Amino acid sequence: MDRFIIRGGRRLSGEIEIGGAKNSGLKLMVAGLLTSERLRLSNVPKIADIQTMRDLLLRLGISVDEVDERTFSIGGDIASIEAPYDIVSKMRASILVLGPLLARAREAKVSLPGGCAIGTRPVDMHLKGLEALGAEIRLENGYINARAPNGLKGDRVILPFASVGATENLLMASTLAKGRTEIVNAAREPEITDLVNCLNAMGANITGAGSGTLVIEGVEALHGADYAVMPDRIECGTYACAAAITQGDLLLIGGQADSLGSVIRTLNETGVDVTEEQRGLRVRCSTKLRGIDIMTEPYPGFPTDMQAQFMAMLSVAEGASMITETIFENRFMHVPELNRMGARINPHGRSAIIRGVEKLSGAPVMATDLRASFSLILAGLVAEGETELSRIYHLDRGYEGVDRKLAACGADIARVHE
Ligand SMILES: CC(=O)N[C@H]1[C@@H](OP(=O)(O)OP(=O)(O)OC[C@H]2O[C@@H](n3ccc(=O)[nH]c3=O)[C@H](O)[C@@H]2O)O[C@H](CO)[C@@H](O)[C@@H]1O
Ligand SMILES: C=C(OP(=O)(O)O)C(=O)O
Repeated sequence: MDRFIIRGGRRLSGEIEIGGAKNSGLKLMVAGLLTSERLRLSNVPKIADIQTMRDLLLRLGISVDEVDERTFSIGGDIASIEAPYDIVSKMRASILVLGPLLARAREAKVSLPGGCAIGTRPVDMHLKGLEALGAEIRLENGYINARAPNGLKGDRVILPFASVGATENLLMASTLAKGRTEIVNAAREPEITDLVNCLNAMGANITGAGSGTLVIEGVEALHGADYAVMPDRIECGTYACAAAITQGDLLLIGGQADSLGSVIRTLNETGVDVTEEQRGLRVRCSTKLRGIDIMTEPYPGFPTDMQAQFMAMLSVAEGASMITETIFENRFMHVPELNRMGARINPHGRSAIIRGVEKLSGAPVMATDLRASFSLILAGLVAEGETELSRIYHLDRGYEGVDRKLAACGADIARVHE
């Protein structure tokens, strides 16, 4: 298993290229299941999750041809309706093939994803929503067996919580349903707008993206399209934290302020300067960070996927901070690891009090999930001495070239292969 060795204490300065969004690219690939024509996706990030999604589509009989390093041409006829346990257990986003398989093949067998390090993550809203569209669903031997022999029918679905995944599954399924579907309390994340734009480019008829109510008029068939994956707002926010914690100055090429409103406001509150330039976002910090309170919320609130990175930053800020996590019930796995590096963080239920310390010290630490891993890198970048981060396969799921990007801006970080 690969590890990172980080020697802290270097100020970062330079430029970092922001890639295509993991949480959009994965869903856009799945949208390729909805047509027999080719969906050509560009700006696809080179990360392990995208490779896993490619493996899953291949198992379903769909071809995913590499046009160039970051462009896939996806298409073909569905040859299997089964998303097997060995792939779904690797990556939860695999559940998103359920809706499209039902819509196009009228049948699906998808392994139940189960929980993960950050929470139990049930899929009840996905299933209830698809049942409302006429699917018959049975849970057997760890699998979701779903059928819609006469096709799906549009209806009004009210989500009890604005779940990103449930919104996406229902959205894709309803593009080919008979009649009109309304998804009320739909998630408003920018990645959903990206999916809507791609589906509309494929011939779907969807309105209301970003508003909380999506209206889908079902069509007979979708066709091929060319579409570019949006830039990764979480990768961009993560490197903004790297600039902030090292008192650095980074230009994040391709970063967009409009999808990062709450993150930028929060950075400003801690004393970090963020400005939009022609090529991206410049993030600069020249004062000691200030402690603040943060609560994670669905978009446009502060994203849970940035919570761990801000916790690392606030652990060296002046004064006390409080972070409240409202989206996942167990997303503080980084706390004991940060504390091993000298942070003073006290979690209690859904909240954690962070008392800023003067300095952190390098230590061997372990990555537990994708964003938690990066919070430990951030801590390592400012810690005195050496930090050895193990289990970085979590990080490889969603960040491309972390060591290359950070080292090019002055960080002392190396990947050790074993
Ligand atoms: C691949 C991807 O895009 N992942 C993102 C997606 O995950 P994901 O789509 O899994 O997140 P959801 O918005 O669905 O989940 C939010 C909360 O709702 C709960 N829930 C969800 C569905 C359901 O049927 N029942 C239920 O109880 C979950 O357990 C969780 O506590 O959105 C999350 C919230 O912004 C992000 O942190 C993830 O990075
Ligand atoms: C939680 C995340 O991803 P996933 O939903 O794929 O676990 C994430 O991107 O931070």
